[in-house]
Amino acid sequence: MERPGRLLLLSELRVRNSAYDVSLSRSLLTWKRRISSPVYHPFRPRQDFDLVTTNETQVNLSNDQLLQKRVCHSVSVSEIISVREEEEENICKRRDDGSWKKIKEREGKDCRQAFTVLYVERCPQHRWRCAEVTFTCSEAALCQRWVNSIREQLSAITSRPKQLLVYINPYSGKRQGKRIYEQKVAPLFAQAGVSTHVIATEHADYARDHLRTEAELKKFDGVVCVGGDGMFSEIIHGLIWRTQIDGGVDPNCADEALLPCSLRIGIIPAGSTDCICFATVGTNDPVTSALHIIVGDSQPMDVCSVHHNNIFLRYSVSLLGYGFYGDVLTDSERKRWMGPARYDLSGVKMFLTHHYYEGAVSYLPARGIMGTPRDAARCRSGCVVCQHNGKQLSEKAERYEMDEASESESEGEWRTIRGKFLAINAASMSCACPRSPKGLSPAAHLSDGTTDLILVRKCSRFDFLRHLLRHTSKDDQFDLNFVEVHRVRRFCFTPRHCQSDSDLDLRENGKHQIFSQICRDHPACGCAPAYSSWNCDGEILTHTAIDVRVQSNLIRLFARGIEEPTVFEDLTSPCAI
Ligand SMILES: CCCCCCCCCCCCC/C=C/[C@@H](O)[C@H](CO)NC(=O)CCCCCCCCCCCCCCC
Ligand SMILES: Nc1ncnc2c1ncn2[C@@H]1O[C@H](COP(=O)(O)OP(=O)(O)OP(=O)(O)O)[C@@H](O)[C@H]1O
Ligand SMILES: [Ca+2]
Repeated sequence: MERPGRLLLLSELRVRNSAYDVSLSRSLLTWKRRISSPVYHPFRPRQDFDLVTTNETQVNLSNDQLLQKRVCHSVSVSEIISVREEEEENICKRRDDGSWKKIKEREGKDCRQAFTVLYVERCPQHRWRCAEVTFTCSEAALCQRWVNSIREQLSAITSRPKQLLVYINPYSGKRQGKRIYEQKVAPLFAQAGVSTHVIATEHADYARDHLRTEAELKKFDGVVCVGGDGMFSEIIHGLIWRTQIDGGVDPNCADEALLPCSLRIGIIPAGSTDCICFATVGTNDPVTSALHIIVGDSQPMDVCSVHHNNIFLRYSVSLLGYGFYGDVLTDSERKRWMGPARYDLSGVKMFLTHHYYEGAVSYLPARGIMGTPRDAARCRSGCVVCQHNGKQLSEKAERYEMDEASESESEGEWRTIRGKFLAINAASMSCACPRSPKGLSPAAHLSDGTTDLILVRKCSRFDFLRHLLRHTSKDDQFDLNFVEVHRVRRFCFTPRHCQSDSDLDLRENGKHQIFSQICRDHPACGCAPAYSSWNCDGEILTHTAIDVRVQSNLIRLFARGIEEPTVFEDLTSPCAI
């Protein structure tokens, strides 16, 4: 529990008709019921004893402890959304039967001034809600002092966005993006005093191109993406590109260190997978995401840059998948009209098709870092692994700048694995999503400067199903003899052509693409396609031979990583005893 620090205000105020000692420090707003108030009836069952509205933890407490816990609440100032003065007619009075009625007319000296504080309340499964509490003051001047003091504290928080650029993809997921934004998110932004400029995209790549060339980014404190992972991908492509051009860096050059984007990105989930939102917030809930944006959270994230023959192709933050996930995506694109269910149907189809692909994967292991892909520990809010590795990477970059002659990759040696693979996946973060709540690589980190390279070798359908099923249970999906996983900084993939070893680039020349397509369309010919496609955050790449590098902390989200349950217990409103 945060220490309250020096008190700025301390008053006796009323919440409903009970007296509370209310205090405000730079970090906490606390309201503690005066014990003399009629709050406790020893003969009433515990669950009926519910005069306070905030969360409570299920711990064994004595009646006295329970009483104290339930009468004292505190909210971190950083999680106050806003404060508003109440009109007189909104002030309530308790009826004899215990219910509440609004006081309509002025009732002489009973009439008081009130203000309402809106704040973040934690709910199960990492969801956040906007809760409110109304304080009634004995005089108008006192009410004004409280409102001004809270507003002063809020305006001192410089990390909160004031002006946001919002892109809505009306066709994401179940096509609910606009409705979700207007009904659930816009009212919260208005309450928090956040101004917005909202753009509904007119076609694919609209948001990317707008960010690249037109958007007046100086006017904004952040960009909000209402949509799925594909829409988020558009946003980062526009933003990263624009940042490099504005900063005089060539975004195409594979060896150039890219400049981090200064604007943070908020994700309002409205897509089909929404794994970037799920893996950074812990839930796909528009209200929770909106609240993380309002309080000005910041979560740095790794981005992989993908090149082919030194030509830039795309960025990836979640999954780069060849074989199974590439085929699922290719097949599902033809079924877009089905919405999110397209992935399940294509998943079953590709599972039954059971194609494997030959090729060589070379990788540069991540050395001298904390963490491995087989760790039991997970990347969580304030992750020490990300902090440690991030610090080490920036120190290394400084050393490299001072000594240009040193080899950038001198610390690692390339390793190569050749074989037949059902899937080659690179997960730069866990890729947790509702389909797989622990994700493709449960111990991957959001900002450690690495990606987890998962190789699933050719195996029986039964074994592959065992591997897939483990994504949905507690069992370790890597603990199988046909699966290996490596934490890497960089990797390359070269497909092996089914007929000729020297013919590695035929697909890019177009010739093999035709044969491959024929075989795909006529499975009866018995010739399995030689090439799959790369699924890059839900977009299909045009090349199969790729070179991938992790760019550490290139972007920042309005998120804080998934919170541990202990944070939920300790920091929610009831005060620690
Ligand atoms: C038997 C159940 C097994 C369930 C196994 C579930 C594993 C799911 C792992 C999901 C990983 C998602 C990674 C995120 C990728 C995103 O950047 C991208 C863009 O949004 N989404 C997809 O590519 C969308 C990818 C969607 C993949 C869906 C795969 C469904 C597999 C179903 C296999 C069924 C076998 C049934 C046998 C009878
Ligand atoms: N106005 C538009 N019309 C058609 N397509 C669009 C439009 N705006 C964006 N797109 C494209 O729609 C694609 C899918 O969008 P999005 O990722 O938001 O939803 P999804 O595919 O349902 O979800 P997920 O990526 O989470 O699986 C993206 O590739 C994006 O470029
Ligand atoms: Ca990572």
